[in-house]
Amino acid sequence: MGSLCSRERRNHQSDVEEKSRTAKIERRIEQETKAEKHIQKLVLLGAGDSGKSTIFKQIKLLFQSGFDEEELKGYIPIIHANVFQTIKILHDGSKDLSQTEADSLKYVMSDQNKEIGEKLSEICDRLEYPHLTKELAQEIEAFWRDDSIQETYSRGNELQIPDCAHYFMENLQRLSDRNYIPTKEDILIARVRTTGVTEIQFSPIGENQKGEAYQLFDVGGQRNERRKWIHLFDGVTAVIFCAAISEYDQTLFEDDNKNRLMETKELFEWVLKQPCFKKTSFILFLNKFDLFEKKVLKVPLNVCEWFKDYQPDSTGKQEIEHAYEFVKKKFEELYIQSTAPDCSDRILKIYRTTALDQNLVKETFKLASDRPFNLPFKHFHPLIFRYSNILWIDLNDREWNLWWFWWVFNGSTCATCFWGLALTCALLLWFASGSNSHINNKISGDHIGSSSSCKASRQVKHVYSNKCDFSGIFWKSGYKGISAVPVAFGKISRFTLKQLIKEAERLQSLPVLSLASALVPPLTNFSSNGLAIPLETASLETQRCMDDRRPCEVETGCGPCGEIYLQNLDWSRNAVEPRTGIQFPTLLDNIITGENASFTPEVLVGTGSRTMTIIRIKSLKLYAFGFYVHPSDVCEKLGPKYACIPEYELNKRQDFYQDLLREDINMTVRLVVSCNGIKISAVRDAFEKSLRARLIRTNPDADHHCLHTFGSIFSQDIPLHVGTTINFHRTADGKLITEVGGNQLGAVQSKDLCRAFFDMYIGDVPVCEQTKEEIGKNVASIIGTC
Ligand SMILES: Nc1nc2c(ncn2[C@@H]2O[C@H](COP(=O)(O)OP(=O)(O)OP(=O)(O)O)[C@@H](O)[C@H]2O)c(=O)[nH]1
Ligand SMILES: [Mg+2]
Repeated sequence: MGSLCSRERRNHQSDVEEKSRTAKIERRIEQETKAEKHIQKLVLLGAGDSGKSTIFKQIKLLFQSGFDEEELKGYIPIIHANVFQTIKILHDGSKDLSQTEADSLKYVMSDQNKEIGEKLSEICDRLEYPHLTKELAQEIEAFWRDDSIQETYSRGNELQIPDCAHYFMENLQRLSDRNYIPTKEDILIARVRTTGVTEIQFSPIGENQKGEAYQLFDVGGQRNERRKWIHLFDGVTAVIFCAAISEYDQTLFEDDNKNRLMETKELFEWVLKQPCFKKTSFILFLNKFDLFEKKVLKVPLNVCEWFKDYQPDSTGKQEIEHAYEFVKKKFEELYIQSTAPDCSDRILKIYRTTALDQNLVKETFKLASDRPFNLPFKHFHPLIFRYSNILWIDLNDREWNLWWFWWVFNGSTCATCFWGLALTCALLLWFASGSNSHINNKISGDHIGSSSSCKASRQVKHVYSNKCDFSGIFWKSGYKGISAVPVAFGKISRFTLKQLIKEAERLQSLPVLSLASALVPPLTNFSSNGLAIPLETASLETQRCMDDRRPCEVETGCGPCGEIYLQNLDWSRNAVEPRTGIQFPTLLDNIITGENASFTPEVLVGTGSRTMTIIRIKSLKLYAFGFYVHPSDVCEKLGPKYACIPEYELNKRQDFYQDLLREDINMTVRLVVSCNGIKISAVRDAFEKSLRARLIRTNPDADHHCLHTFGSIFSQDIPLHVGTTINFHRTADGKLITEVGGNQLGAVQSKDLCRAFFDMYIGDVPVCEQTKEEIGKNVASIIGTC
């Protein structure tokens, strides 16, 4: 009895201790969560060149200690490189225009400057740019002032001339000074393409700050950088999306056929539709307004497909405002269209920005962060909820913002009356607009029928459009539907085509390593910053260039892969890889001859392409690839485990891809070369490098001898012309067979090598993320039919 009592007492005591321990832990977790809540995560997103890093630098200058002398000096080679890059583009551009244009004479340099131009061009072609000396600066200045170069510069939108060009060309004497230290302005204007992710923490100096700290992430915006974004999307308080609105007449650096604003539109839409951003607020910076206001009076807005229904309204300042409002409205519409009913909690704030203008950025950040980014607008006033979007949209002008802050924070009766009146007007206009279906249809497009909160968004549009009609300022002539095909685009294509041909020739002389690593990502490293973002080739390349104090020349990436859906495939026809236009048979008849002769027809489950971007010119399509699997093997090896899992879930599971790699499934990767000049040794180098890293990762004990055998297969110097096919086939018994142009080069018996090889396409760091996903979807649908 006594022992029972003492046991109960002991139990009771340990219960108490346990409870107290649990309470302590819970308290600590609560405290830590509270502390964490104060750090709000902001991510800067947007296409390349949109100004993200400039904003990032501004934040560093404004809310951190800025740049120390070491960092300032670190910018000298970057700035000098910007000068040399500009010269090269101008030199080649003027040469080309002087040969192709009807008014070619105006692009012909004076004899004296022609000589200087040739000399400078040769310097720019060197692997290392020289230091910008006074003598060089003088020659560059003479070259820059040549009328033909000024004419070429005026065609900047076709030539990918960086925005910093004019500023640096006008400051050559200062930049070449022996004791030159870059100024704040120089650093803001300098252009370096971002690769990977950079992060800072800051606290803005707003009047209403309660110790909020922000963590700001800057990412690379060019296409091959975007697959790294996804790693940042968790727990984001607000997305700051930069759109360079001055770029409406420019084509993408990565793709000569794509208008920059169209790319931005698609990118913004994609970001808005990310499921993890359902409740995330958006701050949209309509950036490069300084360039926009100059350009819009010379180049009509409707050269851009997205703005083709734009009609200029007046002249001067009024026209600038008219054009800006039009662009802003397009973004607002896109936001509304891309905001699903269950996203009604989030808000959009739009700012007109010039990222180079420090005061403006400071004010913008103060305004944007004075109200916590993540607090939905509806929490401030119940009446506003239903109309939050319209009020918000109309509040984007800076005076309106001030009004709004004044009202929110002071809660003055007068302000409430003001908003009451505004709301009443809005309501009246909205009801009035309900009967005007003609206008509604024009403005709201296809969007008909929705759930309640979604309706609220659409109602917003009615109010908005009618407000505009009512005011008679904005939209009275905005929807006449002119189709303005930009004349400039034809010229761009012709020009770039020539450049590409030249570049392809030049490619022969590019360092083999650059080309080799462009062929497949080598997977030599993972980032160490804890973000687990793979550093792909481009990053490594850039990093190396930066270390060499030389700006990047070569960047690689995978193209937007075409989507092949098994159900839609016509088996009697070929499938086309959209970026390169290369065709792939939907069925591959692998006839293995010899001792273990077999016939293993495989089906196409994914395609993609690999490109290489060269700084001065455009993207060079290296090869397209098709991925094939043997369907019966898939059913046999994966069916039992995965048949009961829905198809849409399957392709998101990493173990599914790992099993696909591990199991003895016949599969093939077919590469089709799409540019001349690739050497077989480059292919070998690329694969060897990537395979070595992958072998180590997948099985550290793997016998590396197989790599040597694999490399020796490529000993003959086989020409690789456009259209040459290279097949890598894995047999179920673990053999990797290589064929070039239909001839078998050799086979290596190694399951590890096979696995490492296909890891390049469906492993953790694939050649192309979208293709991997497409392969996953199609293999899942094969399993669905087993
Ligand atoms: N005139 C002008 N130039 C700007 C503005 N914002 C950025 N720039 C310039 O545009 C160029 C590109 O800006 P970045 O900030 O590097 O662009 P990014 O979005 O970081 O580009 P990626 O790193 O490739 O994604 C730089 O030379 C900037 O100085 C602006 O508002 N006005
Ligand atoms: Mg950047």
